[in-house]
Amino acid sequence: MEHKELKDIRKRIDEIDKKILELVAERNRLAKNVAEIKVKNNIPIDDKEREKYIYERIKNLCNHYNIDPNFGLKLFKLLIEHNKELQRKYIETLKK
Ligand SMILES: C=C(O[C@@H]1C=C(C(=O)O)C=C[C@H]1O)C(=O)O
Repeated sequence: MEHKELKDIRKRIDEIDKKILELVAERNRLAKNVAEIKVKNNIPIDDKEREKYIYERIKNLCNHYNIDPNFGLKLFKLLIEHNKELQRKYIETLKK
């Protein structure tokens, strides 16, 4: 039996999921730009100070939006580690 209300909520969730991935894709695309600057200027991929700033900011934003900070930190650790992997892979392509 179709649940109209549930169907409508799921439609909204689907729309949000798409927007999240659009933003993740944009964040990932910027990894290439960052990698190019780092290669040109001999800057390491890993920037722990920058990551520390991001994690602190995410904790504050999670509190503002009533999101479990532990979840937020896990999410951004995934994003950051993936971003660095994208940078490493991109830099490898430059060496070929
Ligand atoms: C994108 C950068 O490179 C790395 C990835 C980061 C990220 O995904 O936000 C942050 C710091 C760096 O470890 C950067 O230096 O800004």
